[in-house]
Amino acid sequence: TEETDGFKRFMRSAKKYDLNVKVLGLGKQWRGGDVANYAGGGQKVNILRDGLEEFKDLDDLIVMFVDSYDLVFSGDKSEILEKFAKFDAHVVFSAEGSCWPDESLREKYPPVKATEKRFLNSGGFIGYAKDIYEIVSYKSIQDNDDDQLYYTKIYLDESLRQKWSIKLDTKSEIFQNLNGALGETTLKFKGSKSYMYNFKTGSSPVIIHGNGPIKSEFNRLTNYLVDSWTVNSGCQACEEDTISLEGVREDDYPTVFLGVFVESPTAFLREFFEDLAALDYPKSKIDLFLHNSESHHRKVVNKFLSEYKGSYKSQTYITPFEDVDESMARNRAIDECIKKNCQYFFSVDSSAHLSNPRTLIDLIQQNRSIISPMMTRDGRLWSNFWGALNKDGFYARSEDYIDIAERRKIGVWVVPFISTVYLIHGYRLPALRNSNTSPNMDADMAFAQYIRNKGIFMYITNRQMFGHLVNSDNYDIEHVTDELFQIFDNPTDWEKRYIHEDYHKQLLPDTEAAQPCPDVYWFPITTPEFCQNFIDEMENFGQWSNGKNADPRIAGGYENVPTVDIHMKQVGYERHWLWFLKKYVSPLQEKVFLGYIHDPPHAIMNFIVRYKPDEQPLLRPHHDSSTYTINLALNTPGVDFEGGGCRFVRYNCSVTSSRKGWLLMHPGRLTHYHEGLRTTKGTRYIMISFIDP
Ligand SMILES: O=C(O)CCC(=O)C(=O)O
Ligand SMILES: [Fe+2]
Repeated sequence: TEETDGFKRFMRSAKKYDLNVKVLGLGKQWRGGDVANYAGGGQKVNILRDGLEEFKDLDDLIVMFVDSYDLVFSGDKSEILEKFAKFDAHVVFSAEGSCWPDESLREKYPPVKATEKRFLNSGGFIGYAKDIYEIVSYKSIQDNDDDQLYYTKIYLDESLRQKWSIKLDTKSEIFQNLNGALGETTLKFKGSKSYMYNFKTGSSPVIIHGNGPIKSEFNRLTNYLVDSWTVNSGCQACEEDTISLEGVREDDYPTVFLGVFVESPTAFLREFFEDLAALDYPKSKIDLFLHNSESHHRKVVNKFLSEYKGSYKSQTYITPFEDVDESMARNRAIDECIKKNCQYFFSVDSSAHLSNPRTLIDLIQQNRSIISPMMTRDGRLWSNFWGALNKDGFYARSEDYIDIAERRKIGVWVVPFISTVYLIHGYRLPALRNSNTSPNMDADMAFAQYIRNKGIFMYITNRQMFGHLVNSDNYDIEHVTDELFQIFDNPTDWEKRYIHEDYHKQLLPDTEAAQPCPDVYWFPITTPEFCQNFIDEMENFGQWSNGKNADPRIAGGYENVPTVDIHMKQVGYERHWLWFLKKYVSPLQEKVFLGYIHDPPHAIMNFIVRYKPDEQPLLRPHHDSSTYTINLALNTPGVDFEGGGCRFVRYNCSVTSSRKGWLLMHPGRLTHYHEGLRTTKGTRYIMISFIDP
């Protein structure tokens, strides 16, 4: 009765196999009951009777009747007719393994072999128009009676069975009902063709029916069936039914209602907004709606809002101080979008970094009901879609989940759950009011379930790299800059924010490292922001040592060459720093001190040193207890302080014009006797590691 996504999928398959379909019931009021959960569907018999009226006297016309929402064709007319002929029957009904809706009729069915299906399913049958017309006219049936029971009773009446020469397709030659049979079927590919194979009966059925409570699994299979995707040809359905914004004037771009949701503490939120603002789409066509429920994030949010004030078509901000929870905010966004008559609703959560600026345009052009750009967490399989559901409606891993998440299979996939970022056609929204609310369920779970129940398809596309998801599982908001501590969970974001843009160049074979003094190497490694965040973190902690020899923080309690410093252990950064040494410092070392490979590098002494004229201004000549030492400048001579620098006595060579974010690397013992020169004004900060003591 409705033009659902399932119906469109069905029609696509009919077109693919060049079958002429007469659609019955479209636009009618459905009075057949809730057939997903209860018996019903009698209306289908009535509709079919009316539809067959004009053919009732044709005894050489073969017709096939099939459901559509949960069914696709997988073969053409000649294949269907050939198979039908082999039955030597006038009417063939599809069969399944369970006896529904009246279990008590079980034993009335003729027995079948163990590999076959014994019971009638009314979702598909084929036969001569005259016989079928007589069957559907045999008795009257109420719209909300059960159609399957109607046909079952006819079939189980031996005289009627013979009269109309009715057989069941017990070996799934033509019809494959999948409920209870998923385990005996598999997808097969042959060049650019896909089909289903039943290895229990050895058949390749041409009508595939996702009957019963296996809709998600059926949807998954139809990502491949009807030649939608094959191993050899990849995604053949991807370019179908798309639209193009190519050549469209910006003024004529569709209107997008952008709902942004900051619902929990989120790492790298600043970068999230940078990506959002950089989307390749005219802001004059975007209504911005932002809900922030974290007062912790209000500064970053406000900065984004004020920076783009007046740029978006409109700006709505629901602050953390308003009494609006996540579900309410999400529902409200949908309502606002409807009110504005938006053409698209684009929902983006703060963990979705849309680093591909084409994302929004790509999604619009893909032209699906609800579509989400696939994203995963940095180097993880965690993504914003599920490939399958378990019995309770929670996450289950589908057979193809990893291939899709890792983009080994590329395409546009119908899936049972999407979250975090998605685009919805505006005309779909009225059906989705209050879709984010369900008792005892998170908003995203409620939303996906609601859509599934509506029979609307959710697609995930991995045709492009769209960006990634930030992982905020271990995001503590107790530091001055919490991102500093995110080197493990969000390595890509961390690197982008904190590793010097010229760092990677240093590793190229043709790049020669700067050498300001003999065997003292000089590398850009961290950004100025890292240096500033690091200093701020330490100053906030504030427990600088007194620069005396007695030092309870170290084994033995005595420091020969003491500095005013803070150890990484004291600020909970030891693990992070050691990883930094392994990941970023070791490769540099291996380049300049050839043949010395210690993986992972070892370091017990990792500390930030503070020099001030009236505190500790200098450090007398000494050796370090290290194989090599790194000395990272955290601020700038001539700007933040006067004097300072490091002098290597043996070579009478000093590095005084140190560069913020650049480190010095030098041997620790024997050759590189060195001293810290006097800081005469301001404060000098350096970060030191004694590596491989
Ligand atoms: O001040 C400098 O640059 C040298 C620091 C140093 O040698 C040390 O902390 O061991
Ligand atoms: Fe030193």
